[in-house]
Amino acid sequence: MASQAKGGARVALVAHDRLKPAMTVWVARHRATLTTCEVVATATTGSMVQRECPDVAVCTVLSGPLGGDQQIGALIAEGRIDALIFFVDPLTPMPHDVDVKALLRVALVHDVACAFSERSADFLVAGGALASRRS
Ligand SMILES: O=C(CO)COP(=O)(O)O
Repeated sequence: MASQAKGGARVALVAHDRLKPAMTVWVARHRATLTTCEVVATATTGSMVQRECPDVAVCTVLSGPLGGDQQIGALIAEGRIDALIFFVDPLTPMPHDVDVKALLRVALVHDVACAFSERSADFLVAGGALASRRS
């Protein structure tokens, strides 16, 4: 994360399996913004994004079920993330549901700009949440 000096926000991308295709499409639509950002993602989400959008540099943490959601949460707690784009699947039970809830909770605790769906993520971009770091 810290190694890339870019002007845009520090953005975390996470998507549950059913929504990973939507995440890659979303990233492709917003690649002009995201190429200015420091992007971190859970492992599988990040590898799909990287494959479909190689111009968007992505650092990855572990896969969500293996602790990646907690790693993103720790980055948020340390003040190292400005925005969380998390495409949450509300229709599929998750073995790591407690980690998902913990990530959402810590994002709220630290008042990070959050979007949990494609349309709400569009609003974050339109509102400038990814244009710069929080002051
Ligand atoms: O499970 C996830 C979020 O809860 C996402 O993790 P992956 O991107 O590794 O699939």
